[in-house]
Amino acid sequence: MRFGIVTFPGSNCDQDLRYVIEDIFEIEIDMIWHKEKFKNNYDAILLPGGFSYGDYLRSGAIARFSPVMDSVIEFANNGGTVLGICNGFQILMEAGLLPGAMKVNDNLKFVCKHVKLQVENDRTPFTRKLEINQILDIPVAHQEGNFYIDDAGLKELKANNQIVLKYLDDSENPNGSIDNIAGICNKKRNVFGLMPHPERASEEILGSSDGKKIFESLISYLKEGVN
Ligand SMILES: NC(=O)CC[C@H](N)C(=O)O
Repeated sequence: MRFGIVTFPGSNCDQDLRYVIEDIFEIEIDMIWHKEKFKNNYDAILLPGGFSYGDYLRSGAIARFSPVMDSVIEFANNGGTVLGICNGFQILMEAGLLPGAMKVNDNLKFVCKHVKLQVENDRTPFTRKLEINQILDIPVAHQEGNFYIDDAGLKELKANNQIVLKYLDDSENPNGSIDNIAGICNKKRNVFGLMPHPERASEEILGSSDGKKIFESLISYLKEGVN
């Protein structure tokens, strides 16, 4: 099994993600520089958190045009599993692989803290080792994490069961996201983006290992091939 982790100028969680995938799960990885294109020979492509292009214009709006994104889009369209964490999620939305957009947090501040999440859909490649309504403790760290989608889009997300993770309640919602949405998938379920950082909660020494279950889900899906 081999994963690709894409690094953009300004990514800052790529090495944390590499550590979890390579050192904890012992899965081979390639670090893919954003100027490269890749062939469809990966089991999963991961887009890490960070401040690609300094978050100029809007988070992810410039990274979306990096050459590697042609390969990411092709990979996703061919059914490849793609995980976007925080800035990675922002880039996936800008690239049109996930619906919606991010606004600046409603308190206009960068927020960095542990939050409680609730699993809304456990039938995805990224959550199959979790249970519906399970509560997770995973940190967030962002300034543009206020997920927005119009009424029609929200209805569609709900109708297709694309809301995968929610902040547990309004008091756990760190940014003002509509409907407390913390993570969504595409209709086909092979692309998943979330604002919390599972790679920062993959060992007990970090205060929580709940994030590890996201990677365990993905790896088990790739081995077993069913949701
Ligand atoms: N850790 C991250 O990926 C968050 C950074 C992100 N660009 C922001 O909204 O602030």
